[in-house]
Amino acid sequence: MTDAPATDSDDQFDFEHTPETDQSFENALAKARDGDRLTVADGIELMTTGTDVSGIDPVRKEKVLEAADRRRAEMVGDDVTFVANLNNNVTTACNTGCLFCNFKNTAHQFESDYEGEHTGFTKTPAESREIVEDALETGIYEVTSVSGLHPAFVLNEEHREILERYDDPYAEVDYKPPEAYDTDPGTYVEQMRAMSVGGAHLHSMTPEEAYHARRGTDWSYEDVYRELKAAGLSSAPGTAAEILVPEVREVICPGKIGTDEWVEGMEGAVAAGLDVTATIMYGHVENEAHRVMHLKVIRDLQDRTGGITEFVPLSFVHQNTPLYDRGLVTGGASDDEDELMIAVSRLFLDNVENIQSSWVKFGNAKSLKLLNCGANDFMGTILSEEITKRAGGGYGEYRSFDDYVEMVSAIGRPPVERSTDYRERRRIDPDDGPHGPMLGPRADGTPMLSGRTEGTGSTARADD
Ligand SMILES: C[S@@+](CC[C@H](N)C(=O)[O-])C[C@H]1O[C@@H](n2cnc3c(N)ncnc32)[C@H](O)[C@@H]1O
Ligand SMILES: Nc1c(NC[C@H](O)[C@H](O)[C@H](O)CO)[nH]c(=O)[nH]c1=O
Ligand SMILES: N[C@@H](Cc1ccc(O)cc1)C(=O)O
Ligand code: SF4
Repeated sequence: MTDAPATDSDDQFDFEHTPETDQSFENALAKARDGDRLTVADGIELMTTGTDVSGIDPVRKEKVLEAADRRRAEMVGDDVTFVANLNNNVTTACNTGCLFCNFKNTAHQFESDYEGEHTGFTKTPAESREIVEDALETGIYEVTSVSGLHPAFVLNEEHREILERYDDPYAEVDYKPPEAYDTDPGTYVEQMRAMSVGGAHLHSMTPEEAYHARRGTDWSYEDVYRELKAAGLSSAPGTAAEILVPEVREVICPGKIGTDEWVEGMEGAVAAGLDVTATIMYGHVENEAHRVMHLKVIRDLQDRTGGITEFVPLSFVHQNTPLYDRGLVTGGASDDEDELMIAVSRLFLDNVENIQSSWVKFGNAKSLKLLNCGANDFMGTILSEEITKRAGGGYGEYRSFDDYVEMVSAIGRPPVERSTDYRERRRIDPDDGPHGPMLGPRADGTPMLSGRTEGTGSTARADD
């Protein structure tokens, strides 16, 4: 497969699921406009702008976008929300080997006796705490943390003892003691305690990380998330979802948990009393049928739990990834595909209020356009970014409140600061600048930092 030419993905991968339906585009559009619950066939008709035509029909596409924009207005109004947050990812060490990911470094590179160079990092709990403490001074109130599955990472000391009892822990449960590494990431519980300092809302522990935090045990996801919650976790990010269809996961992330286990992890988080988000990572080998099947998994999960606060379409960043290097893809999603992904998410997910437009993945121009295609949330200030940057994306790693207010006002919509759970909101008067966060424990409206970084990929952040 590695040597296969980068041709049409359906020919190359011989997928069982293909975008073919008995539905017509016009019927699907009528249902969408009426607010009827859509079937997977309806969704495929909208996502493809009709399976009776090849390629995207521009007029039909506008009809889908317009229906989604209207639905957005009915469901959540015109407000465009965003959060003052910091990304603090703990480690890039990971042996899972997802083919779309260049965030990770294989874990042996972090071992004390490794002699080569690498560009990755691991932070101790004390280092995480210091980074969060510093960021709290800027007014942020959310810390998002997603990490590689470092072999020394365990839930707590009890977990470590269980893993150490295996005959060959590295081979059987991907565990190696911290002594083997240059830097000890501590336990997940220690990292949670470190990062939930000063009243920060800690958004961390994807289902894949929760899987790592219970590997080699018979603990339930609910119990693991309860323990993490007791240590300071407030909500869980629904990444690791990628495409929740087994035949796609087999190609792009064969080492990852399966669809059912991802769902089980999310249900465990909600059962433990945590809010969750959900994502899709699209624009690689999958087709439109897979995208809509994924939306169905998310809608069913939300029907059962009600715990999903937002849905985030993450457009695949291809440049530095194994999928691209090996010729399994020739690029990422087109503009049409990005617009339709957002719009059909809004129309299909009738039970998820917030659809996020990610400026990291799309850049300013397109992420603004997507706020008119069904999205209503505009992500966060993040202050630091490694996943997209290491994959070759160049849209920077910071948006100030002034940037946000200027961009959102430019499309005639009200800018609104929100809390992670969307329960607290503050409308911002665009004329009353300069602008800064107000909802955080140490936020008083002072601007956070200044300087646009789009296009530079730089971390330059001069103080205001
Ligand atoms: C890098 S992982 C970190 C957390 C954890 N290791 C996991 O897999 O859940 C977080 C998410 O980043 C996204 N991601 C990774 N590489 C990407 C890429 N090249 N383009 C877009 N999204 C990517 C994937 O959706 C992935 O689940
Ligand atoms: N879409 C991306 C996000 N989204 C997460 C938000 O920043 C925020 O944490 C969430 O909405 C909870 O409040 N984060 C990234 O780092 N990169 C993205 O592309
Ligand atoms: N960190 C993820 C994005 C993400 C994080 C948290 C979320 O709740 C949602 C999405 C990425 O950059 O790909
Ligand atoms: S997506 Fe997550 S699990 Fe997969 S290789 Fe990257 S860091 Fe590891």
